[in-house]
This record gives sequence, structure tokens and C-alpha cells, in this order.
Amino acid sequence: MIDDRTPVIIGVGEASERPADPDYRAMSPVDLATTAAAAAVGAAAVDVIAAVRQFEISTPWSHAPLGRAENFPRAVAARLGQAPRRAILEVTGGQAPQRLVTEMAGEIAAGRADTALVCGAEAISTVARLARAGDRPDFTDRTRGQIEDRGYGLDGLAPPQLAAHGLLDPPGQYALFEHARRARLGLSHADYAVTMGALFAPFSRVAAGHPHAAARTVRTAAELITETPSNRMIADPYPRCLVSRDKVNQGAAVLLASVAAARRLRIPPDRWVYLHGHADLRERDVLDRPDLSAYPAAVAAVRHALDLAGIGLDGLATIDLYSCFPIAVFAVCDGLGLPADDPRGLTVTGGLPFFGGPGNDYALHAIVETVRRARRAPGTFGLVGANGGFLSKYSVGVYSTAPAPWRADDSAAIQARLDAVPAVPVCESRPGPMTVETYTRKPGQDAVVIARTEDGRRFVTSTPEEGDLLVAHSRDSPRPPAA
Ligand SMILES: CC(=O)SCCNC(=O)CCNC(=O)[C@H](O)C(C)(C)COP(=O)(O)OP(=O)(O)OC[C@H]1O[C@@H](n2cnc3c(N)ncnc32)[C@H](O)[C@@H]1OP(=O)(O)O
Repeated sequence: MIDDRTPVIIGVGEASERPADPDYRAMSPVDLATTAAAAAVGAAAVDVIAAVRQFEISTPWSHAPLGRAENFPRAVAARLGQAPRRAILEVTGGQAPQRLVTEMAGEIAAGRADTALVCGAEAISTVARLARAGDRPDFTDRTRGQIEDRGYGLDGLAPPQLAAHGLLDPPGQYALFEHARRARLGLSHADYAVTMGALFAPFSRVAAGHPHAAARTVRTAAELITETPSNRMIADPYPRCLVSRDKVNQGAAVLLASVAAARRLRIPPDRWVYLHGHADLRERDVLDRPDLSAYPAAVAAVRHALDLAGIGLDGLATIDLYSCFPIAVFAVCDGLGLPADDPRGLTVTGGLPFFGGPGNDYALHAIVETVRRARRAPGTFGLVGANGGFLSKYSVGVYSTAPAPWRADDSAAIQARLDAVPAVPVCESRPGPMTVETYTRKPGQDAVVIARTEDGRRFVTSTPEEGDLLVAHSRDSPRPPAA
């Protein structure tokens, strides 16, 4: 008999609109989240509402040209006619949806809530489209009330050495990780591009079949990696089609409840989806990492969540690995020994370049779709891996309709082991001969280079030099780039 306090997901919802839709109505993030949440909540009363932070409030320098909600979770709750006891606004990062679902499940298991709604939304496409329009909508919402605002949570995410070269944006930093992987594999620029295209072409096929996807065009691998005016270079090696797509209007919501509340609400047990495994881990700061192409914290998080669920990778029916850029998927696959062309596929939505990358909220859509698929195939397992920052934070959930007791995870002990790995020493001044570890180049700008000295210290520099810097400055020809 399953304990009454066991947390289960009992409702999911999604909302989206595209400017070309006949019924497009320029919905705000609050509108989108409310529409998604209404579908998830049904007749339940919500004890706790936990919201994913929009990009427009995710950094001190973000702004909201159409105005914003002063208290996003309570604005959504008010529109739903709900008065939850507690409202939470989570820190920045794509790990947030899975982290919140896990946290809310723990709150329910501990008896501190009977129901909890996790929701989020972005209207980045609409804001970009209407920011300067004469008749632009006003998204300001002044709903007040208690809120637990957890702040940005950006500590360690802006290394001054990269800031000095203007490289704090996600495409630029992930491009560094991608070329580091290319260097590790010893592949030419062209051969590596083929692997990125092959990884993401199947993602575009999945997006083409998803009703809430932003881009529903099936793309070949060659199309994804061929530079054209519409597939322009963003940061070498990424043309636009390999980059998380931010011009989307999407919202998602997940309602969790105790088994007792689910019974009271007369939700049939075959609709209950249990969180069998979970983990939340943090990677070293970028320049401290021994291997810029690896993501050991994510790999450990997937392993721990599977251990808790009592299954291996083979036991999964569905997998959704966060896919803002190819390296976010490759680094997890490499560490797990999971083939990038695994026949189950590595996304259930189409991934961030095709389904869409709604700010910090993508993984909530992945959880919603995983729950739907788990319900369609009772007793099977689905995994969601949610990435935040610059391969910085990874949260994992394993879902199934198969009943399971709530189990706390042991992320803290694993985190201590990850943190014990010595950091790579960084030198601030130019040290003599260096080997290029990785680089990226944005159109019209100098290449930003991360290199190692002969004694293993790391150094960030930039150079106007053209060509493949990995080849020009490999260990066999350690000529430093001209800064
Ligand atoms: C942990 C993490 O998640 S890290 C990732 C965080 N996310 C990011 O950093 C976002 C990175 N992405 C971006 O900045 C952008 O998507 C870019 C720069 C790559 C491309 O953006 P843009 O220059 O606006 O792209 P572009 O105008 O070429 O195309 C946008 C597409 O969106 C569509 N679109 C939808 N709404 C809009 C809009 N309001 N304005 C412009 N395009 C829009 C366009 O029609 C086009 O569609 P298509 O692919 O069918 O042609």
C-alpha cells in the first residue's frame, strides 16, 4: 500500500502561440503560464506555487520592454482564482523546472503541502516583435503578496577573464566547450560539424510533430550545419540552427499532489506519475574545470537519479537531455556511454533549437511531455536532464506511473566528491609558449582563445588570427596566438 504522503504528478499543461497563428493574441508570460496552469490544476486547490524566473528578470542587466509582473507566481495564482499559502520564484537557470519539481515533491512527502504547482512561461518572441510598436501591450501586473524570491543565483557564472573578452553569452561560452570536445576527439572542423548535424537533425523531426514547438520544419543534418543567410554563424562552430531558439512564446505547468489529495480529487491512479529518481548537482566554475568538454556533475546526476530509481539506462523508454547546444547533449552522452544516435532518441519535445528555448523554462515542457508519454505506456520510465548556466547546474528526474515510495536523494555527498577535484590554476598575465585548448570566433570579432601554458596553467586571450586555431596551435606547434 502506497503511503498517503507520497508525491505524484496529477496534472500537466502547456500553452504557446506564434506570430503567424490565426488566433495570435500577444499573450504575456502571465497569460501563457495561466493557460498552461489552468489545464494542469483542474479543480484542485493549490497550497504552494513555485515559478520559473523569466529571462527578463534573470540578471541585473535584463530588462522587460513591455513591463513585467511584480510578483509572477502570485499573478498567475490570482488569474487562476487561487490563494496559495506560499509563492516561490526560483533562481535563474535551465535546471530550475526539474529542481522545483523535485523540491515540491519533497515538500509534499514531508507533509508541508498537499498540492504544489510548478509553472513558467516566456513571451520573448512577442516582446521582441512589439517592443517598439506604437500600440504595444503593457504586461505590467501589480499583484502583491508573500513571495520567496530566491534571487538570480549567478555566483561564479561570469568569470572576469571571459568578461574581459566580452564572452559572457551562452552561444560564445558553449562554443568554447564544443571546440574543446572537438580537440579531444581530434576531428577537423568539417568532420565535427557533421556530428553536430547528425545529433540535431532527429531533434527537428520530433519538433515537427509537437503541437507546441516553435519551429516545425524537418531539417537534414546538412541543412543544420550549412551557413546561409538564414542560418548565419552565431559563434563558431554554431550557425543559428544549432543554437537554442529564444524567439518563442511558451508556457508549461505541472501539478503535484500527495496520494491522499489525488484520491480526494478523484484523479484515477493510472494518471499518477511518480518521481522515482532525482538529483541536483553543480559543476566547477568554467575556468576551474580540468576538461572543458566534459560535464561530470551532469553525468553523476543522471547516474544517481537512475540508481535511486533502481534502473539503468537500458530501463528508460524515453530520454530528454537538455539541448541548448550540441555539447550539452554530447557531454552527458560521452560520460554515460550513451550513443548520440540512440534509437530511443534524446528528446521528447524537439529540443531547444527547434521546440524552442523558453528562457529557463524548457525543461518544464520536457517534464510535461515525459509525463504524457509515461501515462500512455504505463510502467515505463522516462528521464529528464535539465541544464543551467554554462554546463553549470544539472537536475534530473526519472518518471513512471509504476508506484514507488518517495526517497530523498544523496546529492550533497556526491557534490562534495565533485568539489574535491583540484581546480586548474589560471594565470592572469601572458606566460610564454601555450597550447590552444579551445577557442571561438563571432562574426567580425577577434577569436577568444583558452590556452594552457607548458606547466598546465590556463590563460584567456584573443587574437585576430583566422583559420583553425586548434590545428595552428596544437601541442605539435605550440606557437602562441598573437594577442
Ligand atoms: C542553459 C541554457 O539554456 S543556455 C541558452 C540560453 N539561450 C540563449 O542564449 C538564446 C540564444 N539564442 C539567441 O540569442 C537567438 O535565438 C539567436 C541570436 C541565435 C537567433 O535569434 P534571431 O537573430 O532573432 O533569429 P532570426 O531572426 O534569424 O530567426 C528567428 C526565428 O524565430 C522566428 N521569430 C519568432 N518570433 C520572432 C520575433 N518576434 N522576432 C524575430 N524572429 C522571430 C523567426 O521567424 C525565425 O524563424 P525561422 O527559423 O522559421 O526563420
